[in-house]
Amino acid sequence: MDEARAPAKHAVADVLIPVAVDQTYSYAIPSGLQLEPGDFVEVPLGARKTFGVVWGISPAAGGKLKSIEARLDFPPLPSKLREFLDWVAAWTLAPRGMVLRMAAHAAVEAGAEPVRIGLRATGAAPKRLTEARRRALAALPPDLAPSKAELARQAGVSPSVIDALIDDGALEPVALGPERAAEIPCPDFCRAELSDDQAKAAEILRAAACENLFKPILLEGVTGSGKTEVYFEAVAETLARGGQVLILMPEIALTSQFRDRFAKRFGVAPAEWHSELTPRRRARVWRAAADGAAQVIAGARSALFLPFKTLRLIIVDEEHEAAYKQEEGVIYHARDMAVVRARQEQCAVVLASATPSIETRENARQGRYGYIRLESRYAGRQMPVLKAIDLRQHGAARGKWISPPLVEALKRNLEQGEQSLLFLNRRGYAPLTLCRACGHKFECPNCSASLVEHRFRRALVCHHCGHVERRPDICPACGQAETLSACGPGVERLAEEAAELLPEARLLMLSSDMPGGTERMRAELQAIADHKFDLVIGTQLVAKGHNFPYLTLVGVVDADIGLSNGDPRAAERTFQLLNQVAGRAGRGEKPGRALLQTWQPEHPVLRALLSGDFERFYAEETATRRLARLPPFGRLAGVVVSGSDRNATEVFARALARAACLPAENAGWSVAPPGELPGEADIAVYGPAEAPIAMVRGKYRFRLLIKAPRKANIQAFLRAMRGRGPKPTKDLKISIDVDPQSFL
Ligand SMILES: Nc1ncnc2c1ncn2[C@@H]1O[C@H](COP(=O)(O)OP(=O)(O)OP(=O)(O)O)[C@@H](O)[C@H]1O
Ligand SMILES: [Zn+2]
Repeated sequence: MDEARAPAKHAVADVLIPVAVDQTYSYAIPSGLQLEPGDFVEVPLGARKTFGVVWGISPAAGGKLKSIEARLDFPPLPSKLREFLDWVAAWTLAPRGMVLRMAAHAAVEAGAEPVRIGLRATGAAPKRLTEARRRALAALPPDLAPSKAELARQAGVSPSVIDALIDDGALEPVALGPERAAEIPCPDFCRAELSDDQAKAAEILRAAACENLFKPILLEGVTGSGKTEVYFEAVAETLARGGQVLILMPEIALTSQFRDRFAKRFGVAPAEWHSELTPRRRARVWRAAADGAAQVIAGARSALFLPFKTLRLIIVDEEHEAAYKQEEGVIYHARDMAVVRARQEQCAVVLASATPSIETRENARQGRYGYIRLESRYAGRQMPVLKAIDLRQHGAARGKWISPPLVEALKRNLEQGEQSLLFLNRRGYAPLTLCRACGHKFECPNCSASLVEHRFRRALVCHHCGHVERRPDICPACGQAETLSACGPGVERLAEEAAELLPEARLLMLSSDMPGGTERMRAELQAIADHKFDLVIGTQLVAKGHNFPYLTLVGVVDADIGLSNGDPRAAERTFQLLNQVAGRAGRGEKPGRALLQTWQPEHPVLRALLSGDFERFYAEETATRRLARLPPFGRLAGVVVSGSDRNATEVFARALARAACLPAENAGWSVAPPGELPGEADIAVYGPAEAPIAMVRGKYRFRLLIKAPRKANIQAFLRAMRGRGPKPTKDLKISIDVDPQSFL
């Protein structure tokens, strides 16, 4: 610890509390209590008590302060983590208390670890030895102390037999430590034979992991090139040196394949961190990160805020994934923050992807990040062949979505005993339901969005707020029967069509909204890998990261779906997603191919995918961004004002925009006057405009878009705007999103 010991008497602790407030609160430290920055404490807050973390300690300044109630028995937050939390709050403009909450809540929420009691033999003989008692004593393992229930189960006796043995003095209870949160991985458990390219890449990563210096590296490798095997070598090196590793993954709850591969390489599964863990389990992993017992943690984005003792390596797998952006509460991008955390910890960070984001690519090109490429698939396997099906010439029949050439290909693949995947990134049966008689559309009462029909659940569902209603038999507007019509396809409808076309195929539809949750999906993904299905129909859930060795044909039902949504990253996203999906094909013995149904095969994204000329795509897309001064060549921030009264919300948003445009003295930035073309160094404020999804959960939404030059301090600008604009109320809220990924 580099911080000085706190003076014992009458000092003041500045405590950060996990609520939506930026400042610390000052509390008197009662005499006799030793505190240091990072310590967890219990403090009074209004009428209640809460936990907080000591952020600083200063000499007493007079005045009456409330006292700290107690020091809590949790490992203190390390100083580097506290600095990181401050940094994240400053960058995202989120209140520091909320950022602390992400880092500390798990430690506290589960309450104290229950004391576990085990039993061991005292050596004394029981007064009476019945057959059941003999069995119980014989079942007692020599070096473990099982619980009463465990022992009773193992011996096949009732718990009262065990009680009797305790009363007799033959067994005695002993207190056990908490359950282990993590197994110890072995760096040399089973090394993979690496190809030459892989070995070269692994060597660079290993070297970086040894340096104890901030070192970001982009590991770009085509789908199936074995990026995982390669970064495992850096993990092994870090383990051998006693460091901890964090592996971030976009869909950790679904990656049982990853867990198995890790176990094959290192002998045990990694500790996991995601939202589906129980609070108790989370608390244990949290503690194990803090005391170093968890050497490798594989987790979702929030694992970034764990209190690692000696973090030496961070891996961000599928670094381009939009799932790394948290869109609620503290709005942050876990990939970007991972790089920041690595800088704070002075360690290596590996960003792995087959289709890196433009931002990361550009950082690599400019030499800010190291850059490694794997150009081919492992073991000489071929990349899938991509072909377009031009829907202008080969459209599907009316009310159908699978074109004749795709039908043909699916049939042939089935005959050959091979597995196919139909990909459509749309959940449910149909995205729109309307009345053919009167034109009535079913819309969400809380959001400006159509209700999506989910035929399986017999419901109309809003994908924005979760509103559910029964699909009626008669039109609520005109009262006619049998006039309601499903428009457009979702995966459920596609599955129906596929089942008609290929009645003999073993068919699986996979979608995140089916009953059974994660457990079921894990099992189904495994069943696909084991070739228990001939045809899989799914959303992006099946498209990413999985290894399906029997899959040889991917049919993309609507390759154009993401191209026209007005998002500046639309082209990049579509390119990444389609490449990922196609990359599921041909990973086993047999070569694979992907057929992309499209209305615009000449679109640059499709051209790049079909020709395999990724360099050209990156070059063109990067040039477009540079010209438009979009990220990474400029900065963006989205500001959403929401409220339950449309007019009041708009008025508020206008006032906020005016405040943003006020000239500021010595601020270090200049704002383009409203309505005028921004100059080279100006920050521009666009809007307010009604958001594309104008209402969500009953709140009207207006958006401002702030566009700033790369060098501008956009945070300072946003802070000034917030400081000078109208103040939010209980109803009218401002949400700031620095570097937005979503423009809805
Ligand atoms: N050196 C190796 N030895 C044995 N198997 C390997 C090796 N390298 C890769 N593989 C196998 O090749 C397959 C693809 O590897 P991996 O999943 O790591 O690729 P990837 O680059 O992460 O692909 P994607 O980007 O599509 O997720 C896996 O089944 C993996 O086990
Ligand atoms: Zn809704």
